[in-house]
Amino acid sequence: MLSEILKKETEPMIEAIYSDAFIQGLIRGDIDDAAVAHYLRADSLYLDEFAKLYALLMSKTESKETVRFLMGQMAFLLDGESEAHEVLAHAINRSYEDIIKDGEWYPSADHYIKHMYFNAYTREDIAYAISAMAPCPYVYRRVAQMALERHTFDTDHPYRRWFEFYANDMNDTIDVMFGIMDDAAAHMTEKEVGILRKNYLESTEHERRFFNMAATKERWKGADMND
Ligand SMILES: Cc1ncc(CO)c(N)n1
Repeated sequence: MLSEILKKETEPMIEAIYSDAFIQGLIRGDIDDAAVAHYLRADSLYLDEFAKLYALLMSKTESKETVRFLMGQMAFLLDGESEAHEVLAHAINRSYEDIIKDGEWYPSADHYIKHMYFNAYTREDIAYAISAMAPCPYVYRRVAQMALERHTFDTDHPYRRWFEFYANDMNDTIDVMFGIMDDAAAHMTEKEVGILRKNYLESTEHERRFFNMAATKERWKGADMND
């Protein structure tokens, strides 16, 4: 099955994400507060766009079951995931609303978001957009599993609940997204399946760039673009 192949193929990429500065900083608990704030500013906007992508895909599918899934995911995004963000805001002792009020699509986030929109707008079958969106929950669950398997977090560890959230709350999303991809791949040509695979691999790389964007507090370089 395509999703099983992709899980195996991306495992080394996820190990690299796990070993990069942002996740290691969360595990040690000594990550730079400004990097966490940068991540939250970018991620709050990213999740807003993820919710809009679900709405876009809802308008493109004939399947009532898929519409139901997409609606549920929008609700989860708009309410549920903020718990993970609140953990990070609390850890750096700042109000979440205050942190995210002046966010923007920093370069790596911008590229990732547009990769998903490109597939949603230019492809009829929603499986193409889903293949670009599926690494989002999968990478986070896998990174969180690795951290919880390899480390014992004290109850008062500032980021323990962030890892626990992503290790436990992504299963339904992942199962449905992989189901949509695998069902579509079963009726596609080799070339079309290759596009699903490339979308998925690129988004896994986008996940790595997104964390590194936060760790480096990446901004647009144009002089008049940071005012
Ligand atoms: C960039 C990004 N990828 C994945 C997740 C998990 O939902 C997230 N919150 N942000």
